[in-house]
Amino acid sequence: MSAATARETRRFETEVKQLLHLMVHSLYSNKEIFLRELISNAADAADKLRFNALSNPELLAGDNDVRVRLIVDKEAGTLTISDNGIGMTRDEAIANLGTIAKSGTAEFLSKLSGDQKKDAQLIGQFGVGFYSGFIVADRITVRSRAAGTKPQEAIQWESAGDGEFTIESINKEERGTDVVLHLKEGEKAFLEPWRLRSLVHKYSEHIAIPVQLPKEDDEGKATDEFETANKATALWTRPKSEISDEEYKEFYKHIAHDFDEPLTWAHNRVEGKHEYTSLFYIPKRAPFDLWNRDRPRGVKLYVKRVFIMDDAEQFLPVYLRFARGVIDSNDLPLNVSREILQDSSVTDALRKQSVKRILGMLDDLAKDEEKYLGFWDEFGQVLKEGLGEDFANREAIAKLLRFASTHNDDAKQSVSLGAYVERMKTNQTAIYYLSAENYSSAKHSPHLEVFRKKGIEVLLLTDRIDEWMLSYLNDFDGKPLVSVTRGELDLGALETETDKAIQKELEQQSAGLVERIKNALGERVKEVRITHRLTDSPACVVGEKHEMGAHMLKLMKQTGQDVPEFKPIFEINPEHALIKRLDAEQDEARFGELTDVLFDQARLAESGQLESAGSYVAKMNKLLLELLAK
Ligand SMILES: Nc1ncnc2c1ncn2[C@@H]1O[C@H](COP(=O)(O)OP(=O)(O)OP(=O)(O)O)[C@@H](O)[C@H]1O
Repeated sequence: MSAATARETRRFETEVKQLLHLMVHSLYSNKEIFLRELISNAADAADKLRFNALSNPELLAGDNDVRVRLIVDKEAGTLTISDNGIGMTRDEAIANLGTIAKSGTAEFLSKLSGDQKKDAQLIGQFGVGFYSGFIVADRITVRSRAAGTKPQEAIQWESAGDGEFTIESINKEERGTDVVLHLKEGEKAFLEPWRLRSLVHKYSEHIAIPVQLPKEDDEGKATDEFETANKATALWTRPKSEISDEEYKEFYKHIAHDFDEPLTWAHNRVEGKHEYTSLFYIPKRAPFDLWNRDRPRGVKLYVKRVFIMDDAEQFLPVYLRFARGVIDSNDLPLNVSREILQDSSVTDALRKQSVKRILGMLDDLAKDEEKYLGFWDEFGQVLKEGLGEDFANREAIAKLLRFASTHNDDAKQSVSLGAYVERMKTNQTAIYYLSAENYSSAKHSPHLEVFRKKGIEVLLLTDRIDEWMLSYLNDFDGKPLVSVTRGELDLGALETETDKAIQKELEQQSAGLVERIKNALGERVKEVRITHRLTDSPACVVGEKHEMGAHMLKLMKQTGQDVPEFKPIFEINPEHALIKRLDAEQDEARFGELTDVLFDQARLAESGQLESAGSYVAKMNKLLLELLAK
């Protein structure tokens, strides 16, 4: 026996073992989805064959009608999902059915809790697939012959899902793949044709390939003939008015291999300069590898109903990588490749319209606040990337943003810029925001004091991407976005003449104190001045108007970048008891120490860290001791 025909036993990759275990245990209450998954794989294999046959018609070898068949053997207790699609070679079977190609899988699996309910949700983020067969089968045999190879080059893969699989060469007359499920004792109901028929209706009605079951004779016995059990018209080719929500949802699960329903979808047929149909979906939950910017993404591309490729990323920008769906173009050539797509004016036009369509769909979704906030929690941070990536749609994206805000006084990001603008005070001209490391430091920032006093809303920005995003978002609806921690606070017309007069007077009265503090802090500050923003705190630090905030600098430092030294402006509140006490201090050494402590505290409140926490603690302790000694 040659090496190629020998039966070989191999171990699964550790990740496969874990995934298998998880799948079997957590999806048990939804076990019938295995059929959708295996039929989806068979349909994909048929699509791939049809596509490859465009350039190499010999692959079809006269057998042009691709289909999937469900074959039951009650005696053997097997259900076979048989396709005449592209098939797999030995190497492909080993790679596809023995390893998981998604990067980050190990990390994802390590997050699982062991709680089956929770994990069943998480598996939806991963995508269900071939291994779901093991939910109902205690052994799976895959027989496959790749299109264009000889019958004796076929292979048989077999596993009991326990950590090992065997692979050997066999003879297979027909091209394509048979997945034979040896059903577990309790799962024999899947051998009933009526049950299979109803599952095909439920799950696979509108995939583009016929799913066939044996015809039954008058006595209900299976014959050798097959009949098609589903409609087998690609869903997107049917008129919208005839498609039910249920059908849209099932189709999504089929294309996305998702276990959850989609959040929303948009189906459009476009005629005119470009003729195409698009059907886009927004998933309910983010996939586990959403942050891997290299993960496969994009839509399934069809040209005149013929499948061309999965993950056609040319039609969607990276920041819309969460959208799934189908584009079926009448304008592109059938032999279109990724390279041609790259430079095609049709791609450009379709991409532009697709982006508009998806942003429009999100805008519609936003009318249902609860649903939209669900979307925002999962994908909001990705959408923010769009402000930098897609200048043309900046406004549409800005409308979709949601923030935490002093108006709601909770950490939930639920306030839109539109809602903020509507609530703006009569004389308010700017949209105020504060960016900080987390919600708690934002909420307690002394910079908010004057805004609270005057009842002016401030947006609280705490996502890592926010500072970057703000460099692309200068205004909204004609109102500038203004940081409350940078530059001289100018509340414009929100301040009354009396406010201004009081400020002026305070400035004059405190000139001496400001000078003393400046001397005490020396090079550590850029400037010392009287504050306009504090009511309850003694002091705070601020940055220059166009300078990066302390928070941004900290983030840059964490990523190992060279950052300019941040020399803050120190603002004091002369009406605060501590500042009054400081002003009265005659002993210059002690004045210096007190100033240091106030300055360090202000920095702490700003960025949560100090250059020398040790020296701050030592000074604090000294003060405490003095206090206690009195
Ligand atoms: N019937 C089939 N014919 C040909 N190849 C198949 C068939 N079933 C599975 N495969 C191959 O095995 C691979 C793994 O299948 P599996 O269902 O586990 O994952 P997937 O479909 O790639 O991903 P996911 O289900 O997570 O979206 C497929 O990508 C495909 O290459």
